Amino acid sequence: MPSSPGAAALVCSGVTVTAPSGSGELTLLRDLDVSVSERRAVVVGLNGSGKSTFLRLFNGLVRPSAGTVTVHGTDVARDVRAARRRVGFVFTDPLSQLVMPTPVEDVELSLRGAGVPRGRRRGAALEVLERVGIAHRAEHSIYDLSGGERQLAAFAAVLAVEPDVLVLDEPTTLLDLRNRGRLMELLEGLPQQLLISTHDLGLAATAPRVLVLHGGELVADGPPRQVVTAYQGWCEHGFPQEVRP
Ligand SMILES: Nc1ncnc2c1ncn2[C@@H]1O[C@H](COP(=O)(O)OP(=O)(O)OP(=O)(O)O)[C@@H](O)[C@H]1O
Repeated sequence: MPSSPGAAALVCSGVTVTAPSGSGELTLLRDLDVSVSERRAVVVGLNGSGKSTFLRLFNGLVRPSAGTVTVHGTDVARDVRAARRRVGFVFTDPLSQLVMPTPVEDVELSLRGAGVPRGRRRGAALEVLERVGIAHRAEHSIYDLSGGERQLAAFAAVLAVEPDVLVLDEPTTLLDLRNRGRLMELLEGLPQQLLISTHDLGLAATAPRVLVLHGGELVADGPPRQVVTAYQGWCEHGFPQEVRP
């Protein structure tokens, strides 16, 4: 499908997300208006600030109660399958994503879903596992892998199908310094648009744009030099914004 002008963006317009809570409802995201066209953007925020909820809007795992979400021109609510073909989503917890007994089989399953012929799947799967640095664990049980190895395997399974956009929820959480460095280098070289949530401010500093969520609201948005420094101060001394309950 040809892209419309300016369509290479992840856009939330007037997005509010609520969830039932007891007899009332909880607001998880409030009045978000944001358009991300940068090749790399990072979302930071305290635990429970709404980062995962925000990321999940872009593959339709979270539905807004108000507003619209579009991915490169595709309205996620109208055509969630098309949105999911464009957006590869890597979860924080790899076990919620890996479904096959071994990494190579999991990547092969992704390739099958993308229509890659059977005879080409194993070679392509091993190649992508090599790229993320866990080819040596390709045929081991997922349950024998370390947390970091599982995180890389889950990433490989998403990367293998070459989506236009990669949404990564806390991708360095389980990684040692060597694998963190390797992953950051790999991310740097990818042609895809990347939207990443993280508590890793070193990773945040590598993106041209950083968004800060607090209490489900966007409270800062800009280049990392300004935003990361402000965020660190707020974490220490308190956020300036009075967030509504
Ligand atoms: N379906 C739901 N029902 C009720 N509350 C929810 C639901 N999903 C998320 N929440 C709450 O919304 C808030 C935001 O959750 P979210 O997972 O987006 O935070 P986060 O910024 O990703 O946090 P963390 O850094 O801890 O991963 C949390 O308080 C969470 O408990």
